[in-house]
Amino acid sequence: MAFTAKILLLGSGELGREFTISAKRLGAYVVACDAYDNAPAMQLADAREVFSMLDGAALRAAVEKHRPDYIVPEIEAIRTETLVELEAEGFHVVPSARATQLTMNRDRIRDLAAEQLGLATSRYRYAESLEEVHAGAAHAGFPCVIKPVMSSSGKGQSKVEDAAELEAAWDYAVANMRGDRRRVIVEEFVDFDYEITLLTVRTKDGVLFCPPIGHRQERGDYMESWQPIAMSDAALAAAQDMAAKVVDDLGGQGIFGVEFFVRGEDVIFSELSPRPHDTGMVTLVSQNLSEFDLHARAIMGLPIPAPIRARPSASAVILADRDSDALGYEGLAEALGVPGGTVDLRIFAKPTSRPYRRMGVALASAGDTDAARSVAAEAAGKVRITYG
Ligand SMILES: Nc1ncnc2c1ncn2[C@@H]1O[C@H](COP(=O)(O)OP(=O)(O)OP(=O)(O)O)[C@@H](O)[C@H]1O
Ligand SMILES: NCC(=O)N[C@@H]1O[C@H](COP(=O)([O-])[O-])[C@@H](O)[C@H]1O
Ligand SMILES: [Mg+2]
Repeated sequence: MAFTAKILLLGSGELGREFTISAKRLGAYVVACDAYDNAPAMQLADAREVFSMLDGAALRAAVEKHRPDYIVPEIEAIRTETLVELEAEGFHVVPSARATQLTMNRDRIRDLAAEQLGLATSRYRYAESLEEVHAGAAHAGFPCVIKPVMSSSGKGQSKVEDAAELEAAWDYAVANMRGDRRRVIVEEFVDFDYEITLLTVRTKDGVLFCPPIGHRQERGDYMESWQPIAMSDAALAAAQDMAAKVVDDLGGQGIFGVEFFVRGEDVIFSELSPRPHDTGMVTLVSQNLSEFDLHARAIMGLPIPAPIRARPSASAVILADRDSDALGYEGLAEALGVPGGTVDLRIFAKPTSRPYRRMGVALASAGDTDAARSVAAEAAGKVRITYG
């Protein structure tokens, strides 16, 4: 078979599905991997492998079987020690094995950002017992946020108003953490004016930025995003400066979703993904090259025309509300017909649902971001999931 590059995708959800489309358009052969069969990206890829990304032996076996040009992580929870070994053996891990290792652990990326690079962050402390949680809260102050050091999409995260709630928050974090490190970050609750994702592309020729994306989260999970979000020149420059510092330290080529809180003129670094970001799905309609196209180009060393611009657009999520394995969708015509903007949909075709699982996203472009947000939200609301 003739192809431009062979990619092993570790994680095959909605972000991997769109990345697979972008990579295949450039002639790549994509092997999609995830812990369950028929995952969104597998449905479009050239080949699939079903195994837990946390299983180092299975991960190594898949790499040795396919011998990819690029190993592209799509989720956070991966046996990253195996990626470090594979990189040392000459395999190319995107953006770098170290980046995947540091960002999988909140404490490691926070230590890098706050202590080594001197970026502004919230006040924080780590805790490995209820006693340490109390000490951490005394340092961070109330309200504070408690999160497992290993988790994503808000899992195990809670906001704590006073000392009486700390035990429940610790128990909740431990019960919902991923991996085997009973460790949490206790951090100051930032009463931000808004929060952003700054998509930052590290290419072989330097660092490029997408216009900033605003987003709104519930339960620590994203509900809607919009681009561009208005920011002062000074705040944007501060965010770009911090993002460049952290991606240059992490190294490699690809897109990063760098998350910041903005309060007045203060820009506070939160965390980052060394891969496309869920809030960045808006770029599927806002930018001429989406975050997935940019990731594919950066990885493959292909040119990216600058500057990257965005027309006012928004995304709104479509969530399931129960467990089911007999899913259907209704209301697509109504959703696509919402007036006031140009609407598009992405239905991820996940084989099963659970409460709050993200099953699709509505995308809209309009005259301004407020209009795009309301069109996207209305369109998302028109899609009805049927549960068989
Ligand atoms: N210290 C904080 N102060 C205020 N809000 C916070 C704080 N930490 C987290 N949040 C809120 O919770 C959201 C999720 O937090 P965070 O990004 O740290 O979690 P996550 O589980 O890694 O999520 P994801 O993997 O989806 O990015 C943030 O986008 C923000 O809205
Ligand atoms: N915030 C990270 C994120 O959005 N990741 C995206 O969600 C998928 C998992 O979804 P699932 O939990 O429904 O399987 C991942 O595979 C990735 O595409
Ligand atoms: Mg986040």
